Amino acid sequence: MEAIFELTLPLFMAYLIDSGIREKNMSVVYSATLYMLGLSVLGLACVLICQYYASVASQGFGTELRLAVVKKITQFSHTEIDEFGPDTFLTRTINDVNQLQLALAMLIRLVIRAPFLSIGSIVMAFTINPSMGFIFLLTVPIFSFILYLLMSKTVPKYKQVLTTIDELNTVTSEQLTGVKVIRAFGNESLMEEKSNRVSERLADRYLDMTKLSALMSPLTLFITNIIIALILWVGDINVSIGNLQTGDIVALINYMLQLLAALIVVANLVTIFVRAFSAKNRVEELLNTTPSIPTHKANQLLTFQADITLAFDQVSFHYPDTTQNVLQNIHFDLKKGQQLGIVGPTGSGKTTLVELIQKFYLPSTGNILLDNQNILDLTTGDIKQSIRYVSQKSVIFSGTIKSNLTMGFPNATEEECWTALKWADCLEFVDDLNMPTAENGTNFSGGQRQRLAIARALISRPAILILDDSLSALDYKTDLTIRQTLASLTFIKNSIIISQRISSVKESDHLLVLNQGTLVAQGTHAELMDESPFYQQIVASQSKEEE
Ligand SMILES: Nc1ncnc2c1ncn2[C@@H]1O[C@H](COP(=O)(O)OP(=O)(O)OP(=O)(O)O)[C@@H](O)[C@H]1O
Repeated sequence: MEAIFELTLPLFMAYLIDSGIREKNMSVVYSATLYMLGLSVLGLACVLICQYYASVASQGFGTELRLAVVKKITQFSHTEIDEFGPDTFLTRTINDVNQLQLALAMLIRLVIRAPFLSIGSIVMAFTINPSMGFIFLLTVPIFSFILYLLMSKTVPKYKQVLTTIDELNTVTSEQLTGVKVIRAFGNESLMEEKSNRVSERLADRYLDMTKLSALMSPLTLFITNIIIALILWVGDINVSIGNLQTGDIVALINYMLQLLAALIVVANLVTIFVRAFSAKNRVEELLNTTPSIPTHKANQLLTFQADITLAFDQVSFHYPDTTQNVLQNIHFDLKKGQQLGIVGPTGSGKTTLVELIQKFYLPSTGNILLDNQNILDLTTGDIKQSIRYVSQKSVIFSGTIKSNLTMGFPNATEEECWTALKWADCLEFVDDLNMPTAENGTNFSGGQRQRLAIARALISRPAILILDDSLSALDYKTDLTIRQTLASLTFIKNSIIISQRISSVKESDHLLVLNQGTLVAQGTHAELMDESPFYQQIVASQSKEEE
């Protein structure tokens, strides 16, 4: 509608000039002016309506797409998270979805309007004067050729820009999360340099791309002026032989301006769609990736009736991006009621082992049995219901103590929250469940964060509790108190404790000693002290440190 009104205006303009101003007929001048004003107001109303619905639709689309992307990311297993990397998730969720959202808004707003105006202007020019129509027709291929030249150069450059945005995200998020460490090491200038290098690379690539697209405006202006000169020249001849009137020339210039404006819009649309196409490929790649370990709701509640709760049968594992095994032929059984301790030097594979129990990754060879069932036959939901994992880094989210505690157990009552806090020895620093928690839990100390993370794991009364070096920031007394409490909780069938401190695991019923991915010894502390020189060495080195 808007385009139709726009195309009609120059005709009224010609009528106003030729029949009104030149003939000194004021009633024509008034009526033509009124018609033009009316058409403009109607056009404006159409613009507003179209703009409004384009915004509603594109914002809605963007929101839904962003949700779909985020949902997909949360379904990924650790393999896909490692493969993509968190920074590209950020660019795809924000930058790429924004590009697609913009493209949709433009699609609704301009994709019909711009070509309609272009074709309409040419048709109107033909109706006024056929020779003029041919000048209009000539404009399109010239303009398209320039557009093609520019596009063929800028599209590959835009892909480079996107990759550099990923890099910038990596550097920025690394620096923001590690800001305190950077400051503590006086490393600011080095980090600044690193960030500047990527920012400059991004700026260069952007400039490289925009330098070419910036040619668009001056080139268009140049063509416009030449064509207007041509219209005036051919128009002058036609007016002198009586084929055209002055008002027609004004209308033709108006149509030419409309045609060029529409062609520029088409050019911008092409740029936006080319960018959106790259964004679409990246978002689609993410949405089309099938999680290697699908997340499914719980099918069954593991009852742990059998004597053996957990068994590793000759399990070896290498990470998807490498071929070297980080765990080699691991074989052990864990009986119901036993506490398992895992010790070993850093990088020996302790975390990897407990990640395999939770099906974060699948073993490369061998089998893992949980409650007598191969974990391949269990859903991620079944496993999550029975196992709670407190990772090395205690992740606390912004919100309140309560929102953190109940995030994996939404139906928990206040009483259950307080009980879990008591078990994890949190009562000395929590006196209100609505106490705010800052992003990353920065308003709590490292030890407090660890205790909150333990409380969060305990609230759902898991059958198996895994603490991955989660007592490391606690003093010996608190460490002992929490371990004693855990031992008294009857719902825990097994607890698995990874620790660098022998004192935290030596009372375990069974101990695994790992070194470079191999299970070098297993047994009780007393057995290992008798039989394992490697374990004796660890104990000896820690005793010296403690002394
Ligand atoms: N996502 C990953 N991709 C590739 N290799 C990894 C990945 N995570 C860990 N590794 C490698 O696997 C090996 C075992 O790592 P793991 O984190 O299991 O050791 P760890 O014994 O828990 O160490 P620490 O005591 O320092 O936490 C290391 O050599 C590590 O470099």
